[in-house]
Amino acid sequence: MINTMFVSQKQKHIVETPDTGKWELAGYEAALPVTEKSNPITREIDKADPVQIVHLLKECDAEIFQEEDDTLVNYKRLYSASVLQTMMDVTKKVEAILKDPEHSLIILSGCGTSGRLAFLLATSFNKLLKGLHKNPSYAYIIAGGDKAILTSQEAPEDNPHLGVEALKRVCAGKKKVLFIGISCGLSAPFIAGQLDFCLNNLDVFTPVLVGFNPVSMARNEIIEGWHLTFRQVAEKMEEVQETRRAFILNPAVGPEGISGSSRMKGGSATKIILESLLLAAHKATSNNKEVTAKNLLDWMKTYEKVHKITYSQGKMIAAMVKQAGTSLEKMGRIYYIGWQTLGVMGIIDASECVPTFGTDFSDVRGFINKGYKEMANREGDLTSRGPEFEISHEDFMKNVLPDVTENDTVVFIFTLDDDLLEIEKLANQVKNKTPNLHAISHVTTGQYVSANIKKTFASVMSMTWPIVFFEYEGFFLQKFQRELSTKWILNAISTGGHILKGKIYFNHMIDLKVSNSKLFRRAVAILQRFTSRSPIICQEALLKSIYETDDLSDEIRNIKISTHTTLAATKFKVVPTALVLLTRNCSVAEAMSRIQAKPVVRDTIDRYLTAPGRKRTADQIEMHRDEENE
Ligand SMILES: C[C@](O)(c1cnc(-c2ccc(S(=O)(=O)c3ccc(N)nc3)s2)c(Cl)c1)C(F)(F)F
Ligand SMILES: O=P(O)(O)OC[C@@H](O)[C@@H](O)[C@H](O)[C@@H](O)CO
Repeated sequence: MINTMFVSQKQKHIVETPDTGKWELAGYEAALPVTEKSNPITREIDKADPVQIVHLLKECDAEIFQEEDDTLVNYKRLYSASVLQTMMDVTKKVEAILKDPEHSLIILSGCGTSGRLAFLLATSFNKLLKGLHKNPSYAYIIAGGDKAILTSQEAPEDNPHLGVEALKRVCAGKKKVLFIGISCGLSAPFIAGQLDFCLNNLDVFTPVLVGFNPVSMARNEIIEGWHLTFRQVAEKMEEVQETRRAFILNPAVGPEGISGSSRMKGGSATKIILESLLLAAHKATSNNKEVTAKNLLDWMKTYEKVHKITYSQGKMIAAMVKQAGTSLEKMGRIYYIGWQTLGVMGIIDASECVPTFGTDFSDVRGFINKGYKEMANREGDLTSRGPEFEISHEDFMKNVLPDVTENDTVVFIFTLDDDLLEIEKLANQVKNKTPNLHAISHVTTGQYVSANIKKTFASVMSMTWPIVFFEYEGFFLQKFQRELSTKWILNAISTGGHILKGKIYFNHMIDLKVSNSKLFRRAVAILQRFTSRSPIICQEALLKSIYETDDLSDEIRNIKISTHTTLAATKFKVVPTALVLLTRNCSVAEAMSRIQAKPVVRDTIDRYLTAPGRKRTADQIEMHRDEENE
C-alpha cells in the first residue's frame, strides 16, 4: 500500500504517501485534521479533463454518504448511530424552542460559507414557519455581517470577541436559545468564542457544534486575545454533552477535493445534516409525533438520491466546466442568473471564488430575481455599498449586460415554477451578447422544458425530481434538494473552470491569499508539503515573502499572526514567491520577478520543484535539474 514516491537528489528524502484511496488509513497524514488533508481521489485533478474533473468531484462528494466501516480508522460518519442519536437529541431541543417563539430563538452561526449557509437555512425555516402563520423562531449570524454573504470577509473569523458581541446582540431578551455554531474544520475562533460564551450561560443557551473533524483533531492553536483553543472549547462541549446540555454533530465526510476547501463537502454536509434535523423537528411538531433515528436516516438518504440524480448529468456538467474554463482562460467572466433560493446558491458559489481562487469579485458573479427583496437578509438592501453588492436581475441588465461579450458564460438557474416568460425575455437579451448561454432547470416528473425555452439556450441541463407526497415539509425538502443539486453543479463549474485555467497544483490552491490565521497555517503546510522543509524554515520564507525582505528581524518574527495576515491580505502571490525562495535560495526580489514572469502558477512551480507525486524517475529529475541549470 505504501510506496516511496521518489528519491530527490538534494534531500535524499523519501516521501511516503499511500498510492491509492483510503484517507481513513491510520498512517495517512495521521495527525492532519480530516478537513485539511489532501484527498487521494483528486491527487492529479490538475491534469484532468472536464469529464474527469466532474467524475473526481462526484467521487469526493459520494464520500459524504459513506457508511462507517471498522476495517480502517473508524471515524463517525453521517449515518453512524451516535450521530443519529445526537441529531435526535437536538430535534427535541428544537421542538421545545418552537413551542415558545416569543421568548426563545434558534441561532445559526458561521464564518464564510458556513455563515452564508446559516443565513440560507435560518431564512428558509422562517419562511416555513410563516407559511404556517407562525412567528419566526430562527436568526443567523455571519462573521463580518451581511456584507459577508456577498463578499469575502476572512479576517473577522479570527475574532472570538466579535462572535460573542454578535451573539449577545441577536439574542437580546430571549430566555431560551439553541445556538448552532457551524465550523467545518472545528477551527474558527469566531465560533469558539460563541460556544464558550454559551457554555458559561447554560441556563439560557444550549450550544450545538457542527463540523467535520473528530474533537481530537479540532484546532489547538492559541486564539489571539482569548484564553482557550478551539479544541479546549470542543472538549468542554464533550463534557457537557454527557448531561445533554450541549451537543456536537461532527461526522467525518472525507477530505475536500481541493484541500481545505470546506465550502464543498463541508458546505453540502452542513446543509444535509441541519435541513434533515430541523425538518424532522418541524414535522414532529406538526404531527405531534416523536422523531426517530429512522426518520432522520430516511430524510438524509433522500439527499443521497440527489447526488445520484445530479451527477447522472455528468456529461452536461462537464460541458459547462469546459465552457467555464474557456471563458476564464480568455479573461472572460461567468454569470449565474438565478431565481429564488437557486439565485442564492449562485451568489454563494460566486462569492467563494475570491478567497478560494484569489480572483476578482467580477470574474464570477451571481444575480437573483428581485435582489435583496428575494434575499430577505436582515440588513436589507446593500446595493449602495458598491458594484459587488449589485445582485438583482435589473442591476445585471443595466450595469453588466452591456459589457457581456462572447468570451463570457452566462448560466440561468430556475425551476418550471418560476416566471418562464420573464426567463425567456431575459435570456433573449443575453443571447444577443453571447452564444455561451446555458440553463440549469429543475423540473418535477411530468413537467417538461418547452421547446421555446430550449431553443433560447445553447444547452439546457434539466434535472427531473420525483413529485413529493409528504405534507408541507415535503415541499421544503424538494426545495432544499434542488438547492444542493445546484450547489454541486456550480461548485463543479467554478472549481473545474479554475483548474482548467491552471490555478490548482495537484489538488491544492497554492496561490491562496493569506488573509486569516487558518490560511496562514495552510500556506505554511503547503510550503512544507512541496519543499519537505521544516515548518520554521517554511514560515520564515512566507514571512520574507509577505514583508518583502531577505533578512527577517526578530521583531517581525515575533509579531502576532493577525499583523502578518493583515499585511499579506494586501499582497499577491506571496505563497508561490515563498516556494521559489525555498527552492532557489534566491533573494525575495528575484523570486518575485520570476513569479511575475510566469503567471500560470502550476507551470512556474513545476519548473522549480521536483514535484512530489509526479510519476518521475530519479534520472528524469537528474535530467530535469541539469536542463534547469543550463
Ligand atoms: C494536506 C497538507 O499537508 C495540509 C494542508 N493544510 C493544513 C492546514 C491548514 C490549516 C491548518 S490549521 O488552521 O492549523 C487547522 C485547521 C483546522 C483544524 N481542525 N486544525 C488546524 S493546518 C495541513 Cl495541517 C496540511 C497540504 F498538503 F495540503 F499541505
Ligand atoms: O466552516 P469553517 O471550517 O469554520 O470555515 C469557515 C470559512 O473559513 C470557510 O467557509 C471559507 O470561507 C471557505 O472559503 C472555505 O472553502
